[in-house]
Amino acid sequence: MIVLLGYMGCGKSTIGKLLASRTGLQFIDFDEFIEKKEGKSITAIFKQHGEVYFRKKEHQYLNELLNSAPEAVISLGGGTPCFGNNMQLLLDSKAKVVYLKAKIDTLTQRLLKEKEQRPLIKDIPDTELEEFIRKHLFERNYFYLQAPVKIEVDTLTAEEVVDQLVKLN
Ligand SMILES: Nc1ncnc2c1ncn2[C@@H]1O[C@H](COP(=O)(O)OP(=O)(O)OP(=O)(O)O)[C@@H](O)[C@H]1O
Ligand SMILES: O=C(O)C1=C[C@@H](O)[C@@H](O)[C@H](O)C1
Ligand SMILES: [Mg+2]
Repeated sequence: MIVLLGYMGCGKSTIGKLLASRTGLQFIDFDEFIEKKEGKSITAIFKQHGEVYFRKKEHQYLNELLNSAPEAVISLGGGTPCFGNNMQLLLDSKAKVVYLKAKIDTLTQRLLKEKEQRPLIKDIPDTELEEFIRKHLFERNYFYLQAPVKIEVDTLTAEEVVDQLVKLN
């Protein structure tokens, strides 16, 4: 099992999908896994039940997924490692855990174009997004940096990131 983690927009979904098709492993996007289980979009879960409910479900489904231990590439949600004991669960599992590390500038450029489907940033004015990401990433890096493997993605194409991931084995 390979688990990709990192901030919103670092490329977890894009790279996870590519890596899965390159290796023949099943691809599981954890946000989509939660959406299927809950029968609604992440946006709808946040709107109807709030973030605390989402985090509880996210924790529950992470346990479920790790216990079923599929031979798969798993792209986590941006916040998954940062709540409860999720990061410890990941580190204690047999999964190869990889942080896709992107700079604030890279994340801001990408997320300015894709705020809508991301409930945590969709209401932040464009002019304030960079500052928000700076603070948020500072808090979250405490968790992300515990990943035993880190790949700096800023100057790499998605295919080049996959090249590095394939070499990990
Ligand atoms: N290495 C890369 N080079 C250029 N663009 C990239 C790269 N990786 C991803 N992207 C682009 O960045 C955007 C965000 O990528 P993606 O949706 O895969 O991020 P994510 O980490 O899954 O985000 P979230 O946590 O919000 O689900 C997409 O438009 C994607 O095409
Ligand atoms: O960074 C986050 O906390 C999130 C990222 C997305 O992948 C989703 O899991 C959700 O929008 C929360
Ligand atoms: Mg994603």
